Amino acid sequence: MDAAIRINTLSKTFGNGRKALQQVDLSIAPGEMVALIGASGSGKSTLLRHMAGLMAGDSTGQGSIVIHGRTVQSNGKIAANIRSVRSGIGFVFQQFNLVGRLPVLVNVLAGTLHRVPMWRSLIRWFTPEEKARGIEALRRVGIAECFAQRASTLSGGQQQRAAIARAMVQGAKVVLADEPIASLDPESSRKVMDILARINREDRCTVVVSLHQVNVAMKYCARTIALHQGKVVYDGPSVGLTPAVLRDLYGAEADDILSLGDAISSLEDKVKPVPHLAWPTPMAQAA
Ligand SMILES: Nc1ncnc2c1ncn2[C@@H]1O[C@H](COP(=O)(O)OP(=O)(O)OP(=O)(O)O)[C@@H](O)[C@H]1O
Repeated sequence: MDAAIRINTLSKTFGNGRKALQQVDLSIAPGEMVALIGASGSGKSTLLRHMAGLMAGDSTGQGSIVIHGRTVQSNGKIAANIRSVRSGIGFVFQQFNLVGRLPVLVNVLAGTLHRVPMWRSLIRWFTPEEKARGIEALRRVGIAECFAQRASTLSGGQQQRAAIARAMVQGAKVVLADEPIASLDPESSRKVMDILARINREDRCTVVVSLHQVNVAMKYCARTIALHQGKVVYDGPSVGLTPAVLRDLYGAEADDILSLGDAISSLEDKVKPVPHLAWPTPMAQAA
C-alpha cells in the first residue's frame, strides 16, 4: 500500500547555520498513529511544519515530502498547488490558533474554507449542511454546547478540542499535531489525546503527534519516532523506548523525556493503553 506520508532525505539548515533536520527518511502508513518525541530543540516542530508545507527544506539535496501521493515539497521548493495539497492535511498547533473573537462554530467551519467560494468565506456564510457538520464535529469532541460562544471564552483544553474539530470538518486524512498537550492540565491532556486516538481509530485518519514525554507516546501510539539534533535516532515500537534506551540515545537530556511527573501519567488508571501492533525491528543508532 502507498505510504500516507513519505519523507526522503529531508534536511533543513536555518539562516543562522543551525541544522534543524539532517537527512530525515521516513515512511508512515495510512491509519498509523505515530508519536514524534525528542528533547527541546530536537526538530519536532520543524519536521511537522515541513510535512504541512509551511516550511521548505534545503535545496542542496534531493529532499522531498509526499503525502497520499501528492508532493508537498521537493528539493527546497514548496509545491505550486500546496493549497490544494494542504486541504487534506489538518494541523493542530500547541497554541490552538483559533480566532478568539469569533464563535466556536465559525472557527470550526474555517476547516471547510478550501471548499467554499471566496465570497461565502468572506461573509462567513455557511449552508445548513455545513453548520450541521460543524456541530457534529463539536459533538464528537464533546463541546457541542459551546458552539455559539466566542472561542476566547473556552478553556485551553476546549480550544484544543475545537481545533481538532476544525481538522475533522476539513475532512483531513492526515492530522499533524504539534505538542497539542504542552500547555494543558492533566485532564484536558487526556481528553485531547483520547480524541486524537478516536479520529485515528474511527476515521482511519493518519495522526503524527509531537510530544515531550515518552510515557504519553507509549499509551497512545504503537510507533514512536525519536529525534535528536535533527536526526532520527529511533523509529520503532514505543514500548522499545525503555529508560535505558533513552539514556543511550539522549544522555542527560533523557530525563526531560522521561519526566514522569507530567500530565497523563497521573491519570494512568483511567487510560487504556493502545494494543501494540507487531512492529519490525526498530531502527536505532547512536545519536
Ligand atoms: N526560524 C528559526 N531560525 C533559526 N533556528 C531555528 C528556527 N526555528 C527553529 N530553529 C532551531 O531549530 C532547532 C529545532 O527547533 P524545533 O522548534 O523544531 O525543535 P522542537 O523539537 O520542536 O523543540 P520544542 O520541543 O522546544 O518545541 C532548534 O535548535 C531551534 O533553535
